[in-house]
Amino acid sequence: MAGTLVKICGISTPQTLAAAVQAGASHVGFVHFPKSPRHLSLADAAGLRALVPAQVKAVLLLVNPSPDVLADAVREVHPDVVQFHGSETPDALARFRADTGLEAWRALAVRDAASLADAGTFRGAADRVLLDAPASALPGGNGTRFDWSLLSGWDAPLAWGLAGGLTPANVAEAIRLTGAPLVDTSSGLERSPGIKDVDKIAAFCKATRI
Ligand SMILES: O=C(O)c1ccccc1N[C@@H]1O[C@H](COP(=O)(O)O)[C@@H](O)[C@H]1O
Repeated sequence: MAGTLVKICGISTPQTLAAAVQAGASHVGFVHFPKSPRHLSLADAAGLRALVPAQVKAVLLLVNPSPDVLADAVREVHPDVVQFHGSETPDALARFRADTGLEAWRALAVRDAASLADAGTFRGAADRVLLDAPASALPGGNGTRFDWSLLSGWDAPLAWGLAGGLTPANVAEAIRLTGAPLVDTSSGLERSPGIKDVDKIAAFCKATRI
């Protein structure tokens, strides 16, 4: 769909960052979660963040950060958006937004139709919910998708995005079926865990322009 926003997550090098920007990504994501193959220290995330041009938003992904980690991350990396990918509460997100003025996104695991009802609890607290497959080895970034047909007729209570198992081969179908205003991908663009492939980044962004 024209105007679909595209987030490329798990960027770890200047080359793959440049590829995402060149391909027209609206958002690039940096992961600060030590168990992930995409984990970056805050210093490394800050170094890459400094290379993000103004027209692209920098997203920092955290999982249930302690108050200290969250404060350090915001101070060092200066993200435009923090993507909370754990079990953070609506209250915690609302506090974060009030304290920092930054955008707060919250990942939501979609298991069944009832899961979607949780999105409403983030209205007024988060700027966007990211609908993702349920956690397996990691809380996200597992390359698995949920049943997109669950979104048929869903009346989104706030801005949202689709994540989980998106690849250059399936993203156009995902957009057609769900009408997602933003698509978010990570492991589907890798050539090995944690290493993005510049050709897959380009192919993914191209495939979103349907
Ligand atoms: O990418 C990770 O390593 C990661 C770790 C912990 C939480 C979330 C993570 N990634 C996010 O998960 C979704 C789906 O990723 P994928 O496309 O299925 O690999 C996406 O929002 C990633 O940013």
